[in-house]
Amino acid sequence: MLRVGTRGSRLAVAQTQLVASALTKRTGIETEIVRVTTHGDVNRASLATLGGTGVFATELRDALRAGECDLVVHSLKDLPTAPAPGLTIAAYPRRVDARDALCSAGGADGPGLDALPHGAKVGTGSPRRIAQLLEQRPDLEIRDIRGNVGTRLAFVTSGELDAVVLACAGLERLGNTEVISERLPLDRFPTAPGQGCLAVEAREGDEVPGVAELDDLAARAAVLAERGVLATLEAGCSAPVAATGRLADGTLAVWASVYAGDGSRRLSAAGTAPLPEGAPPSQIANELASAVAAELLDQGAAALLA
Ligand SMILES: NCc1[nH]cc(CCC(=O)O)c1CC(=O)O
Repeated sequence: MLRVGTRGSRLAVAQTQLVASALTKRTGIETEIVRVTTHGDVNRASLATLGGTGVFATELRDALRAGECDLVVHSLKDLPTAPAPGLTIAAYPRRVDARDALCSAGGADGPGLDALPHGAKVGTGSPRRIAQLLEQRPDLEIRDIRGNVGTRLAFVTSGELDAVVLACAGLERLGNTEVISERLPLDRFPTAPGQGCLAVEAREGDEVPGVAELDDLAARAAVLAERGVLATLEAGCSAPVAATGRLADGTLAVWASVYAGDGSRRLSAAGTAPLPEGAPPSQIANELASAVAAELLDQGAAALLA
């Protein structure tokens, strides 16, 4: 029996179930989902006072260290870049669509970003998404919304907002893609580092059966580069920083942007590095990330992030 820890939100449980059933399929070992109730889930209003964005991860990690479970599954996007002593990311499973989704009234038949009426009200609490939206559509009225996926979508169905922006990945894992009006293109809407990717974390030194086989090289290389940019910039996961990586044909590419909060300025840098077959990706990804981040800092990223 493998116990797989997760936050209690519907999305977190859904994505943990996907990992657990993949493990069972590979190994025949039964799995049990352990819901770790985090303070962040109990009291969202005080998220900032609880220590900000790392709060969910910290409590899951404590449960893993305490032996309450054998693995935990995180949304990589929400995981701080600082390493967790005694723990290791044992697998970055195959990534789903990393793009952001504009969800407007009418769902799949609803207007995309360019077709929203002048001054339309769009909900998101992400500084990156706010800056990206305003860069393309300075006329939009951005509303700060919080809460889980269902809560955010309800702002659109109730008519309170014209649209919300969510990650395609979460909607896919919830089986809810019919609410997507437009998948925002990665060239103008590079993603949060790690978006669309899960992280399966284990205690260092533990050999949990089947987990290593869940690791996907393309996902691992891309997210290490994306998160390397974030780490080098010393920016947190709520900073207006976007980084998108891709491994294709033996070449690892990453492109990244840092935004002024109101979308009036954007710094961008990109790079590629060959990733020879069989080479471990971490060093190459880190060097590529450092070079891209250095270019952003040369352009004045620190001032935008201050
Ligand atoms: N911050 C919340 C969060 N963390 C991960 C996802 C989506 C799933 C993913 O990126 O893997 C979401 C919701 C959203 O941004 O729509």
